[in-house]
Amino acid sequence: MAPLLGDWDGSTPSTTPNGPSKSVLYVDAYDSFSYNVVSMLEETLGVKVTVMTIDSEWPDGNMHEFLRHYEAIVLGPGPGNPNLPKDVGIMRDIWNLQDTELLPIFGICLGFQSLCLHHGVPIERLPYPLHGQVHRISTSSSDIFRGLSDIEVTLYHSLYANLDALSHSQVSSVDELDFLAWFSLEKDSVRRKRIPMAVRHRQKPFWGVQFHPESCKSEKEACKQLLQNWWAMALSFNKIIGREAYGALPETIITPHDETSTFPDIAYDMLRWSSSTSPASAHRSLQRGDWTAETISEAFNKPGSPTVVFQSDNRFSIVSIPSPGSWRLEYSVEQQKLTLYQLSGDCQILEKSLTVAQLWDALRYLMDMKKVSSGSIDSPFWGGFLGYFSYELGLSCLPHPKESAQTSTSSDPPVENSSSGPHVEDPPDVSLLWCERSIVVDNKTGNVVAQSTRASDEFAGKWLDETLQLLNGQSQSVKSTEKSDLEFLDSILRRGVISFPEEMDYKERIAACDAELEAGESYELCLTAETSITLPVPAAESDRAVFPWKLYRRLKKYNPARYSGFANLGLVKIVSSSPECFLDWDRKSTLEMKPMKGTVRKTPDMTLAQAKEILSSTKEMAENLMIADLIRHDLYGICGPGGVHVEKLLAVEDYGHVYSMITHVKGKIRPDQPGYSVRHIPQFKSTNMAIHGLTTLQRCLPPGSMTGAPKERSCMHLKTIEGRKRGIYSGVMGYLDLGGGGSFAVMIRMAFTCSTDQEKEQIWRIGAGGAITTLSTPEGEWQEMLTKLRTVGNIFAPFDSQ
Ligand SMILES: C=C(O[C@@H]1C=C(C(=O)O)C=C[C@H]1O)C(=O)O
Ligand SMILES: NC(=O)CC[C@H](N)C(=O)O
Repeated sequence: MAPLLGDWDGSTPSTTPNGPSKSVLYVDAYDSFSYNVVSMLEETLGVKVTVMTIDSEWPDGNMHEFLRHYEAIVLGPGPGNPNLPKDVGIMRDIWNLQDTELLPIFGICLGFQSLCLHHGVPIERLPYPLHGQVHRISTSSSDIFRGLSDIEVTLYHSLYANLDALSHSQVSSVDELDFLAWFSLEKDSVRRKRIPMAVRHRQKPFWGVQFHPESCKSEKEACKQLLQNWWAMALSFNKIIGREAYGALPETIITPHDETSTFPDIAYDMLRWSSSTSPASAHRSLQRGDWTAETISEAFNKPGSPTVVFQSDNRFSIVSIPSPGSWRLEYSVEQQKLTLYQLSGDCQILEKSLTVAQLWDALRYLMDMKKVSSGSIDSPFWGGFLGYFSYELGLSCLPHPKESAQTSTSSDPPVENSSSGPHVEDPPDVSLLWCERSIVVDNKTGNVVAQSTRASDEFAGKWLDETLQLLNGQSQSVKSTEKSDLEFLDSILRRGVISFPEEMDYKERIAACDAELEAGESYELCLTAETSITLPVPAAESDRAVFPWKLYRRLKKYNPARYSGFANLGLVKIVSSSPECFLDWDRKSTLEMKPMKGTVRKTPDMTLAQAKEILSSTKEMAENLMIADLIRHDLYGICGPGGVHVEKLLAVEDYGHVYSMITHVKGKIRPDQPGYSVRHIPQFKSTNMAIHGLTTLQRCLPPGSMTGAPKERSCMHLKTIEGRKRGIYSGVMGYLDLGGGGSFAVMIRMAFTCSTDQEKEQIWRIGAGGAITTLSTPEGEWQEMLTKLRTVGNIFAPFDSQ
């Protein structure tokens, strides 16, 4: 049969001086790489893309009419299996278009598999999954591969189009397909298997690729060429049949999730409670002398009082200082309740029912209304919030927050949801302290800035002068207290009862993760387990109050870390030695994310060079690459095409007790060019970076390095496999600066407690884990979890037992 398709006729420019003239529909299967594809399409082809999620309804129930708006469709990658209708959703409708309704289609990975399946090719499991692996594939050098022979691409699949499994009856429909690229998979030391990597339909304008052209490790220029080749053929098809698209609808994203929420009244109460916060931050500077952030906190914060100390990227330590205008907030996802606590005067408490979306709206409103426009140029924080967001808060921000984990197609039974440790109280999901006064130490220059947004603090002889005077004196930290601190801590720790994760149990959970990876449900799962330490509560009130702080000081000494922190917020105490940046943003336009993945324990014989060698294995590189691509997607969702840049990819660095692999991705906020996940948020037009920072948190939590990819599906499975709430572990801690900036660390290598039973015992919880990929070994992962656990767990061992 003569092909209907035209041949390459040179590329037709799609962008006019007035912007993109052509439009493409992208069908999003809730993958964590979707916005990488969309951005690549917009950047490479100069087209306008509409994103439609697989569970959407066709507008007006009329697919054909709707598709007339578009030049072509791209079917994206995603978790799951194309044999399951729910995993491909509306992709299935598209294959049933009548011949007169045809338009060009390009499937990527899941989209490719869906195309093959519809034409009779069984989609089955690979002998072993290929997630995050970079391989050379051979091509036909024709059609979409014109000018491209072998290319190196990233693979993210565990299923494949098995041409060998075709029955006789299927062969004729498969005849309509022409396979254009192959990967030779090693089955064992002698046998190899050819896996189809690209396809085109002989009569219809359908193409597909099994690999991920948008991955940052796929050959960039070759993949751009591939898309351009496809686009030229797609336009040529439309021209030949005289098909003219109407142009995209105004909606840029079509999804069943309605995010509209009414503005919460409590935002006005928050504003009222912040009335003493002025739009200027007055400040005084001095050189730190003997002072450290810790001794400053001891001098200004009474033991047990609401306090946060947070160090950002090894550079700035921010210490909250109480003021008559201090208040704090707590939010519970389960109860959908916000509680405000005034910390001085008549100590009012206000409670309000609030959805998670309303909470973000309230925070954005307050940060915008209380914007501070001047302050010390040497300080990244002028006033605002210090505190944390939990992992479960992050889960509640995902598109399907209520859905519980679905069982996979795998035959393995889900792991029993047993929690062997003691019963623990859930901490609030958000806890933030409103700070008008703070002291910031620049650990690099030694500069100390005392600052306040309370207008009266600047008057002669008032708080700023008093503070300067105090700081100009000697630091009160005296070395001789170290010994008594040690004895004090040990007297409590000696009576501690530790509950470790069970090795067998952890390894069973690893097997459960493997089953999901093999089923195509996830590409990587960050499995974690909890260790808890039950400690007696000191009898004296003063000892009770000071214990968490002294524990923090011990941790800070034992495991100094770039993003360490301490928080005492209501019942919650946090001691953190986090090495990992989740999100930092400045006051102008830059967002930065630095996911870590790949960890090697530091021992006397482990050098950085050796660690680099270990971490350059396919397993470790794949682990990090998957998260690097996920973070790019998260940031493209905010910053849009052209707005994201990978600064560092898979770099190995020294982090004290471990070597880690890190990737550094930067994004630029351009209010006139928002990314897909924020286009409908009206505040996105704002020039206030505090708004963009909050929106980025809302869209990008929980941290991808703690979930795996694709994020949402992986979280659902982890919920079943882990069978517990992670709480503050895997969440983020940091500050929201009224000047516009912000900095948040991933909550790892930390311990927290939320004990209501203050009189009897305190239960400290430490999470630890690691990314499970198809190349993981149960023993290796168990050891990796223990390595991470030790970085903080060791401070709970009495010193005399070490
Ligand atoms: C899960 C933890 O760490 C995460 C997992 C890492 C890994 O798999 O190598 C590295 C850093 C973190 O993103 C932990 O510390 O508990
Ligand atoms: N990246 C993808 O689209 C993966 C498709 C499918 N879930 C697989 O694992 O094979």
